[in-house]
Amino acid sequence: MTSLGFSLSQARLAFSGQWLFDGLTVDFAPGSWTGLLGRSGSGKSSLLRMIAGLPIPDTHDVTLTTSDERPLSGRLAWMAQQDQLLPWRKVIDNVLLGPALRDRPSAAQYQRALDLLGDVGLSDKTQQWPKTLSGGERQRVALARTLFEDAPVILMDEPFSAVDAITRLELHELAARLLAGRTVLLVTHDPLEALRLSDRILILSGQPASLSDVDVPDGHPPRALDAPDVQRMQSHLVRRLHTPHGPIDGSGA
Ligand SMILES: Nc1ncnc2c1ncn2[C@@H]1O[C@H](COP(=O)(O)OP(=O)(O)OP(=O)(O)O)[C@@H](O)[C@H]1O
Repeated sequence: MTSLGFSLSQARLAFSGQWLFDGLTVDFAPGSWTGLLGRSGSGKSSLLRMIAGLPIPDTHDVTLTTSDERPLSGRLAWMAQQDQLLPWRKVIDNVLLGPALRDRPSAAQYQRALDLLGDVGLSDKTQQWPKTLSGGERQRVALARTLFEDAPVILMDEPFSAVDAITRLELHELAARLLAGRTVLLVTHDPLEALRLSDRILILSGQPASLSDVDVPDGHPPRALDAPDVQRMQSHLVRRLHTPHGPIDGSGA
């Protein structure tokens, strides 16, 4: 799969005449992970919806361009906080949802879904109903379904926030490995998650909000939990989120 970069320019959004942001411009490098943080209500999910072309019931506008100059539409996948598994479809049939909506899945697609469920460690659960799985297992199914779509761009809206801390760390490792090479925009409230997984971290803050870069630790994601840089920058990032216009040098001082 060829990596795809994309840019958004002049993104603006208002609800009831109040500008959440106006004039956001940012590039997402091909194959990179960008962590997007910001206080609750700053507009992160709305920005993701705009990139995905999902309906927004008020004033909004964005210009999207891609590194191959073809439309982004149809080449992105979405992973949300809720796994959005259909309870009346077995695990394997949830992974096959995309092709099933388009046509009857082929034998090759069925095999691919099985392989992906193997990749996420669920070979023994393919014929189970979603309600029989744990939250972490359900998110693994959602990850397999996302992978099935084979999209070069993945939008993630707090995908790991509903699971316990240890399961979340495991899902980080899994997602980083299986989504390598894709361009990922990850909305998260968890500074540690952003620091472990991101090549770049952006904070959305202010009114109207703007985007600012913060430093990321050295080394390739997924970074070790106990890497000194990760720990040091975590406290800095929490402070930075708390005082959005504070220093952004990442020194952690
Ligand atoms: N459909 C809507 N109608 C009216 N206001 C909306 C709508 N969707 C979002 N908003 C408002 O826009 C603001 C930004 O919402 P959004 O969900 O994008 O923020 P967020 O940064 O993702 O928040 P959180 O971190 O809590 O998920 C909020 O104040 C929200 O109430």
